[in-house]
This record gives sequence, structure tokens and C-alpha cells, in this order.
Amino acid sequence: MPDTTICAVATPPGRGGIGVIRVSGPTTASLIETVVGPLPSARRASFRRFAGDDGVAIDEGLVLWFPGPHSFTGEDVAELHGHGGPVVMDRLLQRLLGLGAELASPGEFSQRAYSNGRIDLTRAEAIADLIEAGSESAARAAVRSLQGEFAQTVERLVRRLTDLRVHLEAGIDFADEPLEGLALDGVVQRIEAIAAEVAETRRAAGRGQRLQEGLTVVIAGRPNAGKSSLLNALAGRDAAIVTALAGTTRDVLDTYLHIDGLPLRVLDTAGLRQGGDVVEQEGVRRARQAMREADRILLVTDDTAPALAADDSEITDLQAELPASVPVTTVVNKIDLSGRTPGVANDGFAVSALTGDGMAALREHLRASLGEDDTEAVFIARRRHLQSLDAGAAAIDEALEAAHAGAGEELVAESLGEAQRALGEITGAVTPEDLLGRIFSTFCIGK
Ligand SMILES: Nc1nc2c(ncn2[C@@H]2O[C@H](COP(=O)(O)OP(=O)(O)OP(=O)(O)O)[C@@H](O)[C@H]2O)c(=O)[nH]1
Ligand SMILES: [K+]
Ligand SMILES: [Mg+2]
Repeated sequence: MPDTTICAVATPPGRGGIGVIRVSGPTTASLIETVVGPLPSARRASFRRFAGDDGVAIDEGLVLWFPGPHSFTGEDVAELHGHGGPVVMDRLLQRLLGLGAELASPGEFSQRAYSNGRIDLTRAEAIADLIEAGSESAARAAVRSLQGEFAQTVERLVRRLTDLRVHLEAGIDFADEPLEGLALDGVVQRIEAIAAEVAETRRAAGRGQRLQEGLTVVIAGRPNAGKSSLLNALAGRDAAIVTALAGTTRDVLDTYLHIDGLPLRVLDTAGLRQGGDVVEQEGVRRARQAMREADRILLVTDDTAPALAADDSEITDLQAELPASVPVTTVVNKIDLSGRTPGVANDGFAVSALTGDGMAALREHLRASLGEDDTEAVFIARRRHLQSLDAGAAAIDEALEAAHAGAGEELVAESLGEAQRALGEITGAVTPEDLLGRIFSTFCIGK
């Protein structure tokens, strides 16, 4: 347990009717007594005067006292509800710091709650995600995670893996007996059942992660088709460099934007062509990789471009460049030059990234095709959860392969142990210290 007492303003900066200062740690009781007089009864609001070090009142308001371990952090916690002006809040905070409290770092209250076993990691993250939620469906998914549904699902999977390992390791102990084949038989089915549930959880978590972070849309096409111009038109600002030189964009450019409240991550990529210098070739390699990882590709074509000759340096068959599993929307650009009517056409969406013609229809299409369906149970999830679920699924696949190949119980058990560790990282049952630091540092102060 940390021996410091931390404090922070828990309400947002600025002016409000009420401002709350939260205090947590071993000296909370004496700090509060010094400022407000005798400790109030636990978990009951009491109206008090908040005294400065000269005895003159800084403010007056409610005090709440939550003796540990039945508090948010598991430590002694108090809240001072004063008037929400920046000067009052700052003076109260200074008063507590003067009495030996330390200013909490971002996420420190949640980190202490996690360290003291009050919440698991998915719940700690759900608190941050709920506060940050940008849409109603994201908020609903965060509450589901906050109530522990995601953690319970993962814990159930970890328990099933443990049971199976115990079963296998019991087999290892009796390796002299000829029951190897028999034992592995049932094991294959059990591993398959777990693999199916991991896949189901991965799907739900993937939807949740997209709600939180937005789907990834990759803009791709030949050089000079107007990809960067399209990105700028979608973003409503000059996010990417646009020039008349083919090969302007070389790196993948990452932009976050909202279309009618739908969060999207839009990537601009290098134009697809052969040859060019090493930098451009690397850009094309990265463009292909981004396309493979996309939720949707916007394939930009130039409506004024002449047909390609067979010996052209540009890639002659664009269709062959598209990964089969990723849906594609074709965007026919530069219609201000070609004179084509803006909007939906049979070969895609006709737009001018320059004048903005046809962009409303394209936006509407993106919203409709990428908008999330709220009817399914979704857990709010983060990239690290998906990585752990993927690592778990890969280890389970290895276990399954080993079992199918008739490998020994040791090998199967080892892969299952690997899967257990990967899934354990989600709830924090097994979590390296540096990962914890990274997770909590993204929270804001006072959480
Ligand atoms: N008239 C017209 N010009 C456009 C339009 N969109 C892009 N351009 C022009 O086409 C040229 C290339 O545009 P970019 O947006 O840089 O094209 P890109 O596909 O990103 O090019 P690379 O990054 O080099 O592959 C620039 O001169 C743009 O001003 C459009 O809708 N109409
Ligand atoms: K260009
Ligand atoms: Mg570009």
C-alpha cells in the first residue's frame, strides 16, 4: 500500500455550482479533521466549514468520509464538495497540500483501486471510457464493461483453460498408463469450445473498440488521383499535403474525424505505382499493409485520367491490389473537370474533392455503411484487449494443433498456459508493471 495521501480536484476545470476535491490515503482522516473539524459519520453527507491555515473559512460545503477498505480506492477516502470556482478549488487544494497531501497523478485513484483489488483493469478502463464516451452507444458499452460483464466473460474463459490444464497435467503425472489417446480425445473438443468462445468475445470486443476509437478507413488509389485532397475534404481542414506532383504522399497519414458523431480513423496513403525511389516503394508497401488492415477502403480514381498503357509505371490492375476481405467504396474524383453529375453512380460515388460536390452523399454512405448496430451486446474494449484476445486465440490454436497431431500433453498444456497468460492480461490477473503504468497514465487527474 502506498504511504502517501493524494488529492485532486475531481470535477472538470472551470466554474460550476459544485466542485469536488477527492482525497485518498493513510492520513486522510487527520487532514479532514484539521480542515473541517471532527470526522463526520461514514458515508453520510455533513455540512461543514472548510478552514484555511489561518482559521478563516476558505469555503463551506459537504464532506463525505469513506473509511477504507469500503471506498473507491480501498484506502481511507474523503470528498469535499465546495463551490466550483477555480480560485476556491485551488485554495482548498493548496490547503491539503500544505498539510502533507500530494497532488494525484493522472489515473492514480483508479490505479490504487486496482492495486487494492477494488476493481479489475477492464473496470478501471471502463471508467475512463465512460467519461470519454463520444456517443450514446459507446457510453452504453462502457457501462456494460463497468458492471464487469467483459471481465466475467474473460475470467470464465481463463477458468476453463485452467480446468483443462489441470486435467492434462494430471495425465502427465500418470504418463505410464496408456490413456494418452483417450485423454486427448475429449480435450480436442474442449479446446474447440473454448476457441469458439474466444472468437465470439473477440467479435464483441472488436465492435466495442470500434465504437470507442472509430473504424479505420483507408484512402487508396493511383498517384495524383486526389487521395490527399479527399482526406482534406472529409476532415474539413488541410491535414495532408496536396501538390500537382505525383508521389507527394509517401508515409501513411493518420487522421481522426467525426461524420455526424460517428468516429472514424482515416488513413491517407501513397499512390500505387511501380518503380519510384526507395522511399516511394516503402510508401507503397505501407499503403498495401494499411489496405489489408482497413475496415473499408475508399478507392479514389481520377475521372479525367487517360487509360493506362501496358508499360505504364502505374499499377495497371488496381482491382488486383485490393485485399479480398475488405469492403471497397469507389470514389470517382475530379468531376468538376470531367463534367459528370455528382452523387451515386453505377461505378461509385462521383465527387470533386476540390469543390466539395458530391461529398455529402459520400459522407452519408460512410455513415450508413460504417455506423454501429447497437442491438448486440458490446463490451467497450481497447486495442490492448484485442491484442490479448488475439494472442490467446493464437495460443489456443497451437494447443489444438498439438492435440490433433497427437503431441504429448505437456505441449498442449504449455500452449494453454500461454493462452491463459494472454487472457489474464486483460483483467490484470497477470500484468507486467510497465503495462500498468501505460494504462493509468492515459487517465485524467482526479480519476
Ligand atoms: N480539378 C480538380 N483537381 C483536383 C481534385 N482533387 C485533387 N485535385 C488536384 O490533383 C492533384 C493531386 O492531388 P492530391 O490530393 O495531391 O493527389 P494524391 O492522390 O494524394 O497524390 P499522391 O499523394 O501524389 O499520390 C493536385 O493538384 C490537386 O489539386 C478535384 O476534385 N478537382
Ligand atoms: K499529388
Ligand atoms: Mg497524396
